[in-house]
This record gives sequence, structure tokens and C-alpha cells, in this order.
Amino acid sequence: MVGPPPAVAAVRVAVRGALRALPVGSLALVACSGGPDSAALAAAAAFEAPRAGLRAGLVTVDHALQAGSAERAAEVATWGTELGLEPSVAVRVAVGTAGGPEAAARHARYEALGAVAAEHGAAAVLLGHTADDQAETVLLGLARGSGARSAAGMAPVRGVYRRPLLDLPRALVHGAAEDLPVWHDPHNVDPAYARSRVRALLPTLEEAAGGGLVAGLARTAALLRADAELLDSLAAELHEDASADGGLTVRALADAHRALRGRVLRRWAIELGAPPGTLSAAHVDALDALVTRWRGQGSVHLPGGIRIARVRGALRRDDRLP
Ligand SMILES: Nc1ncnc2c1ncn2[C@@H]1O[C@H](COP(=O)(O)OP(=O)(O)OP(=O)(O)O)[C@@H](O)[C@H]1O
Repeated sequence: MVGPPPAVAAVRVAVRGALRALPVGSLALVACSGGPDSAALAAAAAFEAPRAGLRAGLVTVDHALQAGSAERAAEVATWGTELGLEPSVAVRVAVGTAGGPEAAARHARYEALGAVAAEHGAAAVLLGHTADDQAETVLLGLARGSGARSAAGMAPVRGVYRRPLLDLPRALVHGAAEDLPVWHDPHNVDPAYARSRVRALLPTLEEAAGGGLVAGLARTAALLRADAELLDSLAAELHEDASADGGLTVRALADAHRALRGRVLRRWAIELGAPPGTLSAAHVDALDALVTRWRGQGSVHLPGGIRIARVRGALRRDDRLP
């Protein structure tokens, strides 16, 4: 008997592993753009789910940003039904402008995926990100300069979302999609997007590094993720110890390691309402100076109109005082 091609078999194994974590009888929804990665994922889920005693469905999001997108989304949903995926639905979203076009589309997409998952009581939403997507995310995260959390890339499991293909090279996953009706999103190669530019560079970087770059970046992401999780949980403890009366006591923070103090200060500022996207390392450093380099300086101005002052041994919000 002839088995499936090796690429198809590898994708099926990865999907089988992800499905094994779900309760028998539950529904796994494949988020499918119609591109090769998520098409290979959908085909593998259609094959594996019944064998694991699960149900698999498909959801495709129409961002309504390109001509013919509604027809394409409908075709993807019809293809899902032909594969035996149930439900297989296309959802149209309105993409806003906040944070730039990529972020706005992502936000609208995840909102729609979450809503469909909730509506159908899905146990998981499967995403088709590959090791190459992870490598691009790590490089972009490193360039942003925002620390371990962003260089840790995408989580293999986060809430209802799962990324079964995160350890597989894109070329392999594309190989598994060879016989599937796939659509190539022109946005993926549009140099207007930072991700597309990094994506285009990846083969050159891989060659320059003498191979192993994508796999190494994916491993770096996994290691940093574990480190960041530990630091975040230690920071949560410190935050609790330092909290008093809506403020943070300087004494509790001053003795802590800079890595933990920075996390606590950042979390607190966000809790007070500073928008995370606009809170820079310089803001956190200015708060840190109130704790460790105190020379009676004035209050620190944070985005969102928030002002923080050091008052009687504690950091407090002072823009609310009369
Ligand atoms: N319009 C969409 N509808 C549903 N899911 C989507 C959509 N766009 C992206 N996704 C999900 O997010 C994953 C990553 O998408 P992205 O466009 O970043 O990567 P990609 O490598 O081009 O993937 P693909 O080949 O599946 O399009 C996809 O594999 C898919 O699971």
C-alpha cells in the first residue's frame, strides 16, 4: 500500500499531536486563509479529527480589503465543506485603522475567530503558522527592542489558539499543500509590509548563517518563552508584595532585580491605563529612576495622561490629585 507523500504525513503527525490534547467529541476549528499553510492544516485536520474521535470545522475571515475577497472566502468555505469540515464558514469583518493596517487586520481577524469559536463551542482554533513564520516574528521582535516577551515569538498554545505547525519548515508545509487548491496572498510578498521584507530576506540570512537559522530562531523563541514565563510569574509576586493603597512601595521594589522591577513598573502603568503600545522603555526607565535614582525629581509623564510621583516612600498616580 502506498502511504501519503512525506510532507503530508509530517503535517498529519503534527496535527494529530495537537488534536490529542483536546477532549474526545470536541470541535477543532481550522483558521484558513486559503493559503498553502492553513490549507495543508485544514486537509490534515479533516483527515485526523475523525480518527481521534473529534470534529473539525473551518473558518475563513474576509478582511474585505482586496477585490474579490468575498468570492474567495466563499470558495474557501465551500472547499472546507467538500473536505467534510463542519461548520465551514466565511466571516466578513470591518478592519479599522488603529495601530496600522497589519495590526488592525490581525485584531479584526482574531476577534472574528474568537467569536466563531465561542458560537460553536470549539475547544480549539488551529492556526497555520510555521517555523519560518516564527523566525520572522522573532527577528521582528528582536528589532523592536522590547525584551524577552517579544523575542519569544508566538506561543504554540495560547488560550483556545493552537499552532500545530510551528516546528515545521514552511517549505515542507507548502509541499503538503501541493495538490490542494491554494491561493497566494499578494500581501505576503508586498514590500510595504515589514514582515514581507523580512520574509524575503530569510533565505539569504539562512544561507549566510550556513543553515539552521530558522530552526535556531524557533528554538531561541521556545527557550525565551520559558524564561519570560518564569520572570512574569516572579514579577506578579513582587507586584503583589509592593502594592499598597493603589501605589507601589519603593522599599519592596528597590531590592528587587532590575528585570523584575521593570516588569512590575510596566504592568502597573498598564493597569493604570497607559496604552501598552505607546509605553516605551524610556517611560519604564523614568519610573525606575524614581525608585533607584531618587534625587527629588518631578513626576513622570506616561502616555494616556498619567502622571506618577514618588510620595512618602511610594509611587503614586498624582494627576488625579486636586
Ligand atoms: N483570512 C484568514 N482567515 C482565517 N485564518 C487566517 C486568515 N489569515 C490568516 N489566518 C490564520 O493565520 C495563520 C497565519 O497567517 P499569515 O497570513 O500570517 O501566514 P501565512 O504563512 O501566509 O499562512 P497561509 O499560507 O495559511 O495563508 C494562517 O495560517 C491561518 O491559520
